[in-house]
Amino acid sequence: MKIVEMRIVPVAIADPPLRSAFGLHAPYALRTIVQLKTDDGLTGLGETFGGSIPLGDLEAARPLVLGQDPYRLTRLEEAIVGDPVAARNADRPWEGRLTVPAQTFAAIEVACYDIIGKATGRPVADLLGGRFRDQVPFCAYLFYKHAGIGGSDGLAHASSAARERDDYLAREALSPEGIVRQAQDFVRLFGFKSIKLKGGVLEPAQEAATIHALREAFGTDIPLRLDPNGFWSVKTSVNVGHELAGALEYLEDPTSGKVAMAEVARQVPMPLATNMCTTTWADIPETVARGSIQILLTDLHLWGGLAATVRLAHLCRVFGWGVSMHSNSHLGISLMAMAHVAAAIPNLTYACDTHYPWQAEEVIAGGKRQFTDGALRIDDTPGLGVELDDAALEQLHAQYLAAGLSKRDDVAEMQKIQPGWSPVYW
Ligand SMILES: O=C([O-])C(=O)C[C@H](O)[C@@H](O)C(=O)[O-]
Ligand SMILES: [Mg+2]
Repeated sequence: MKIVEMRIVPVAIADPPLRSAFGLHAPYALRTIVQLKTDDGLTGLGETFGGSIPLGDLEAARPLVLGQDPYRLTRLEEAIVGDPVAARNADRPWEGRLTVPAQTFAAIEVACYDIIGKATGRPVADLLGGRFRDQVPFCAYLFYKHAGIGGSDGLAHASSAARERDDYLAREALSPEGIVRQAQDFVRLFGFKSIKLKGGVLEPAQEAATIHALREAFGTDIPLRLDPNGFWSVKTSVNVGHELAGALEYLEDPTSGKVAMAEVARQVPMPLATNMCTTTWADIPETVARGSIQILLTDLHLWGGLAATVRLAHLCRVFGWGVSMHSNSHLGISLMAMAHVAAAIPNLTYACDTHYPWQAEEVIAGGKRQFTDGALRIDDTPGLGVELDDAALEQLHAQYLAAGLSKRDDVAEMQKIQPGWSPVYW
């Protein structure tokens, strides 16, 4: 079998005004859709980060992909990524052309697995060692947010579309009460059984108060996590860690870097998790040596694909780390890729993150996938189990062209509503 066509389509999806320590989400989140076609007439789908860098990298990888056998993924990975630890300085054919080789390969690898699944009649999870679970648990991913639903309605608090709805997607949530209400919607609508709060937005004491309010509202049945994206000092992290003793299943990236994380890890009562201080294979030896974390958030888009994520989860087991999963704003192709790999990881110790409920738009046929009891079911459908809705793809591509965004810039978005704003380190 040979790959004979590679289509790379940038899209923009409506994204509500969500806050993080980095600033404010733009009215549109950017993604890139990859479609590979084979000489057997099969099509495989992949999805990755959006904007000009992934687009340029995928374009640069095209000659390495066309004509290749989608089963021969090791060869393709060697061609695109090479040795992931040495690759940083290695003299490789793509040197200077690919900014993020592992991310580039990941999008292509997912599409190849989709093809292989369709060719063999097996779901992708069964190609990754086999389904360990049929139901993949996801968590409610809460954000402090402004009123508004994103897209062409942007931050228009009074837009008719935003006014018509009174749910988590439209409502403001900038207080403990607002977040509890948002959480109640998530739990009622999707059945999630654990909750993550994106922090680093309000004063740390207010974020701790929000966690206490969630604990009050949901009791101890629903585990909680807090993630200020590394924007707290060691001192603040330790103080908040003590304040929230017994209230969190883990504290995610309270502070920045392996050294500071290790200092915090030694002093707080809960385990620390990261998707920031350890993001490449080359980061692992130092993370282990310092004892910076107890839980790693995997991310197939970042770490080099589905098979790499299975390898990473195995490594977590070797080092005694728990396994969780990171997310960014995404569509249904990524959702299913995340679910398939999570289904094949026996030591998935925590429900996966997902931004999916925040994106009202979809690119897959049949519309948005539904969570049941907070989980996605992996059935016997071959491949990822999703097909493109061609009209939706065209519309989201037209939206990309109209939005005029080439990268995510949360600081610039924040400055539109608060001139002069810059990130705050607490
Ligand atoms: O766990 C995380 O750090 C994230 O999910 C990163 C994301 O970029 C999140 O902060 C966001 O969407 O603003
Ligand atoms: Mg995080």
